[in-house]
Amino acid sequence: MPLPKIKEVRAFVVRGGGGADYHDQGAGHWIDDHIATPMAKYPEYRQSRQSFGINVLGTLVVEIEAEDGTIGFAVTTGGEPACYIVEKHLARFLEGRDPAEYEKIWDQMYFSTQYYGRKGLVVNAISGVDLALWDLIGRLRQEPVHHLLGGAVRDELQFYATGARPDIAKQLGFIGGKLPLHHGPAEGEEGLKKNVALLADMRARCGDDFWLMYDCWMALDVNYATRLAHACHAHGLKWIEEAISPDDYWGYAELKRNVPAGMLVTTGEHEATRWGFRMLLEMDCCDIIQPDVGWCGGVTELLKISALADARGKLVVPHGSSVYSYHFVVTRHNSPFAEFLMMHPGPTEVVPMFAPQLLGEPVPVNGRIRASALDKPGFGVELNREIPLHRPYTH
Ligand SMILES: C[C@H](O)[C@H](O)[C@@H](O)[C@@H](O)C(=O)O
Ligand SMILES: [Mg+2]
Repeated sequence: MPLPKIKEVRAFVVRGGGGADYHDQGAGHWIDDHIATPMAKYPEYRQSRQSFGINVLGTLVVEIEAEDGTIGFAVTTGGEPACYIVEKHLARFLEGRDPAEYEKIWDQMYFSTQYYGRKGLVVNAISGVDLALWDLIGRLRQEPVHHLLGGAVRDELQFYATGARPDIAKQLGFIGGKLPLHHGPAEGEEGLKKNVALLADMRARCGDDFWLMYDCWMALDVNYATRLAHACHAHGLKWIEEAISPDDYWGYAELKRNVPAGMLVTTGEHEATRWGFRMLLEMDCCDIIQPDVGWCGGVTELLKISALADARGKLVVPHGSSVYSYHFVVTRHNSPFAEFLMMHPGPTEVVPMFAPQLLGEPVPVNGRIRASALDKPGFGVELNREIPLHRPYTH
């Protein structure tokens, strides 16, 4: 049965907390506390990622309203510049069309912007529209997105936690903890020793069987990453994540050859589209790819990326993006666990990732979420309309 046609696409920016590092976070939050970055070679930008503008864009909310008044929506990053792209460029490919034409809509959004897009902000904006479209389709069909993607392949999602306190994550029932790396090459041997010492301390607190990983947020070079990997091997580092620039496919291939046997190399949260991930996969850059569904092209593109990875026997463990990744992960055999970003400032408690923007966001209990908790139409969450939503452009 044909679905009601799309009446209007709207894009809003939201300032303030909620979301992760690219959204605004208050002072004293672990996610902005001396984390190693490619900007850390400049001492003035070392202590805080907000100092060099990590949160400058802010949150993007896309709403797509159908002719019967049903509204699908999604929350990601991209802020005001993404609002411009959505309203002034992408909306034309949706309005008046059947929402079920998501393949054609994606293709037109991508190829019409290819001359100034392909990655980054533009694909981020496309992702927001695509997620809102899947939410709308689910609401119109009264089905959760995971049904539309083929249905759950397991009864529950199992999570590792990203945050500064893996020891607390263990007590909270997570299967592992991913620490932010604090010191990059500019902080020399002393910084390297501090990185290893923190891991050793967490290993002592967490015991031998708990997964511990390091997230390097693109901060290192191959040499430093190789030395870090070898020094951390004795403390059971399970994987080294996003160690170098996302453009350095050759460096990742070298790092993967260099790390100790058994240690995994992971990356991809800043990669986009099937073409970007094809490079990572064909050049044998990593063991696990970590697309962010709000940045890589949305669910429509993630399905293609995942199929490429599956054919090569690689896992897809999306960057933490709450319900937007959960509905995908639960449907894929090659996504056996998921990331939960600990957005509590400590982080000593499990709190929803997108509070206050989303209402009804499921969170892990004892490190798990039942698949049945996702059984609501669309992505199963509501937009909190009490927060200030600013629509900077119309069309
Ligand atoms: C902890 C990392 O620096 C990032 O803040 C985080 O968003 C990301 O890289 C992750 O993998 O969760
Ligand atoms: Mg990461």
